[in-house]
Parts: sequence; C-alpha cells; structure tokens
Amino acid sequence: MTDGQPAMTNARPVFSRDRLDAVLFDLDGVLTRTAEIHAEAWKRLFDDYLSERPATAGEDHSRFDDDHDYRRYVDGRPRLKGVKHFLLARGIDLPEGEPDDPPEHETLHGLGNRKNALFRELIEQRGIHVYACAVDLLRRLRRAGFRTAVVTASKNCELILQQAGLNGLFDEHLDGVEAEALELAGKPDPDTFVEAAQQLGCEPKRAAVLEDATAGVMAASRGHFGLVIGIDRDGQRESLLSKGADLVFDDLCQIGIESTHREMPPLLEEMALISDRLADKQPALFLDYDGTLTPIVERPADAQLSHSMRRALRDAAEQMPLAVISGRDLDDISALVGLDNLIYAGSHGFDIRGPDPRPDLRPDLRMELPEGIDALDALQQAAATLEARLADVAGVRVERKRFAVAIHVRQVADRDLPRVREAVDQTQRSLDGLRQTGGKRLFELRPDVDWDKGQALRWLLSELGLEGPDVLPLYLGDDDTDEDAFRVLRQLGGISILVAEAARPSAADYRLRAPDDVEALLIYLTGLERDA
Ligand SMILES: O=P(O)(O)OC[C@H]1O[C@H](O[C@H]2O[C@H](CO)[C@@H](O)[C@H](O)[C@H]2O)[C@H](O)[C@@H](O)[C@@H]1O
Repeated sequence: MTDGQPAMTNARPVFSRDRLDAVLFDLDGVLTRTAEIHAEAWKRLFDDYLSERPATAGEDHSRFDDDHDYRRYVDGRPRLKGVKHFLLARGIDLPEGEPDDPPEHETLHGLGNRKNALFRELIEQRGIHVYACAVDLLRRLRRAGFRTAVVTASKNCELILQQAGLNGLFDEHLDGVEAEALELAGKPDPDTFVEAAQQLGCEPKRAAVLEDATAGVMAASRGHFGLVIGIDRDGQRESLLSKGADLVFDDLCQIGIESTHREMPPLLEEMALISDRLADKQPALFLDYDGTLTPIVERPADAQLSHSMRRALRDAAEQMPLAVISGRDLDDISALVGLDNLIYAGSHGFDIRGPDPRPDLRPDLRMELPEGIDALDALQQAAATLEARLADVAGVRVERKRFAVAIHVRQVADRDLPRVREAVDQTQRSLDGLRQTGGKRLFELRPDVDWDKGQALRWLLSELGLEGPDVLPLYLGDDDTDEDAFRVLRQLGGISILVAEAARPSAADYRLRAPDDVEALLIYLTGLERDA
C-alpha cells in the first residue's frame, strides 16, 4: 500500500554523485509507516504488563507514553535494549532470560517476544503502508547510480520489505537478525551503519544516512557519515538537529538529486578513448535487447531485429565473446535474434544458454537458476491470477516468461493504471517467493531472489573465464534493469553504455542515442578486432 502519490515540486538538490556513492535508509518511519505500529505494540505490552504487576515500592507503574517513552527508550533501538531501558526507568530490573523464552515469561526476552507477537498481529490486521515519496526517492537514487541499503534494528525487516514489495530496491539489508549474528552494537552506536557501508564497498564519508529516530541520527553522526538526514514525521526537528542531523526534511519528496552527474559523452565521438582502453585487451560484449538492439515499439512481438543489426551481431560474435542479456523469455529472445554463435540470457539472467567459446572445455553453456525453479509454481499462479483479474482492462498484456511475468501497460488508458497496479501488488503479496520490479511501461513479478542482470553478468564472466586483466567487458542497455549490470561493470572496471535519446542519471559511463549507434559500435569493435 502506498501513502499518497509523490509530488516532486521544489525538491532541493541534496544528493550528488560527486560527493556520495551510497544512501542508507532506516526502515520504520522512513520507508514504511510502521513506526506507529511499533509504538502501539510497545504501549500494549508495557501497559498490560505494568497493570498486572503487583505494586512494589520504588517502582513506577504509570502507563507507557507513546510519544515521550517511545522516543526516549525504544525508538530505533534493538528490541531487548528497549525492554530493558524502559523497565529500568520504571525501577524494574528483570532477568534477561533466553532468546526463545515464550511471551508469557517474565524476562526481557519473554517481554520482547510478546511485543513482537503484538507487532506482527497488528501488521497482519492492517497491512504495511509505504511512504510513496521514500520509494520514489529510492528509485531515483538507484537510477542515478547510487548504491542503497536498508539498516534497521528490526528483526521483522525481511517480512516488512517483502510485504511492502520493496526488497528489490536495495543492494544490502542489515537488520536486527544480522546485527545480532555479527555481534554489532545497535543504534545509537554507529556499528550497524558502518558495517552496511562496508558491505556496499563504500566509506562512511561517501555515504548518506536517512533516519527518523534520534538514536539513528546519533549513530550516523558518530559513524562520521558524509551526510546525515533527519526525517521529521512528527515535530522532532530540533532534537534531530541537536543529535547530529545535517539537514532535516518533513518528507522525502523534498529531497532532490543534484544534476552535477557528468554528462555522458556521445560514444561515437569517444571511439579513440575506447580503443585506448582496448589496447592489449579482448572485448567481451554484453547487450540488452529491447531499446538497445531494437527501438521500443507498441507491441513486444513487433520488436524485430533489423537485418543489418543481425549481421553486425553475427560478425561481432565471430570475433569476441558476446551475450544478449534480456528481460524476455529465453526462447523468445533467441528466436528474435536468431543466431547460434552467441549466448542468450533470458528472464533477466535466470535462464542462460549458448555455445561455450571454449569448446575444448564443454560444448555448451546451460544454467537455470535453481532458486528460480523453486518459484515456478508461484509464477504460474501469478500469471493465471493476473490474466483473470485483468481480462477486462483494455490494452493490458500479460507476458509469461519462464522466470517472470510481465504486465504490459503501454496500451492501457491512464485511468485504468491504478487498477492494474493494485492487482499486481495484491497478487505479489498473496504469493510467497515473488518480488515486484518494473521496466518500460510494464510491471513485473520475478522470483524473490538476489539475482538480476548484474549477477548474471558476473556469472557469465566467471563461467566463460573472462575475469582476467586481459579482458575488457562492455555492457549496453537502455532500461532500469540494466543499471544493475552498469553498477557491476563500474566495480570491475569495464565499460558501461546507456542507450537513451536524452541524458539521464545512470551508473553507465557513456551514452549512445539509439540502436543505430549500437550497430555502429558493433561494427567498429569488430573492425578493431580484425585489425589487431
Ligand atoms: O531486457 P530487455 O531485453 O530490454 O527486455 C525488457 C522488456 O522488453 C520487452 O518489453 C519492452 O519492449 C517492448 C517492445 O519494444 C515494449 O512494448 C514494452 O513496453 C517494453 O517494456 C519485453 O516484452 C519484456 O518481456 C522485457 O522484460
């Protein structure tokens, strides 16, 4: 469920790729409207417990104040610490107990487990609401090439992200379960943020933190993060500033991304640079299909490869390792390209097939991601449900691929879009093991697995023995789903090229304007190789 639509007027440019590489989000209260559910669960827990506890000298049994007590003792902190600090403030010192103490045990763990059961009950009844502006900012950041992580003391993080359909939007999740396993001190100590930055491969000074709790702002400030942003949902501006926030916003729609991102030079004017980088190296080419090798058209079946592009691909594949990594189904993409001297990765890389360029090792390359196979039943049900639910929406097209279901809305009237979105949201929530992603005028359900075009690219480089310093991988793509591959090449020192008519924030190094330019590049690279 989304909390209103993002209104992007007067956003203040705050994030700049020149200064920052990553953005770390707190969960409850920043991304999801769950802070108030936590506050209610805490209140029920403590009010019930204190009212049942026999009056004892030195103890204060007054009711839990869901404003003051919530912020002072529990907000943003690990659950066990929350129980302990609140009770100590009321003069009650309970034994810690064991992590699996049942909820009726009068121990810190027992009460913590009671609170968690109450929280889950409330979520079950009310569902998860996300802040639309937060999700919008997340998407904008990822398009601009920032890495993202969610960092939370909550042990319910995976459940919340899954139910809210947010888990595809982060490179890393660091939650209360992992923090405990790694023995990291919780907020207000900086350890969880610092660990998450490390997992993203980024120094704290090159990362920003978004937090609504004072404990979280203190943690980020103590960790010397490059930018600490407080989100003031309920009149806490002054205290967020006093605890170390550099800036405070009421909502995330007010946050913009600076357009200082280097304008990507048109690649054809930069051929000299590419050939310099290719000196003594073998290129390995990875190409998206729709929007990269063919122009985007109204109906997916009409996206046919031109004869000249097919020839350019065939010739390039004779000279260098070449794979087409597409969101389309594997059989669909291999039939559309129609060449047998290159590798195809379908369903965003869940399904890979092609000749191994080292036939002495093995004739063919074949991979179906096992975790994707586990999701086949859910995908089948999702496709059937969506076909039925959307049968009367004019223009909608449900495309079943082996490892994904795309719901095309290019020909759907604007007034019907909310209905389609709702059907996709509900279908995803009703089935285990699927996550929602997007694309150009489509919604998509995929196996909820940490696998995307970037991971498929890494897999191919490794399987094809292309990881050495003598290889220069190049990836070309036009869509948000290609940004995952651009980010991988950024890390590996390859060349990534966005195909887009107009410049836009991207993790890619360069931009080409249209598939015609891609064809010219293929011919150029093939010629270079021949001359060498
Ligand atoms: O990763 P790609 O090879 O770029 O595939 C992405 C999606 O491409 C197709 O949909 C897109 O192209 C269609 C034809 O131009 C267009 O009508 C649609 O609006 C685009 O989203 C394909 O149908 C999807 O399965 C792919 O995921």
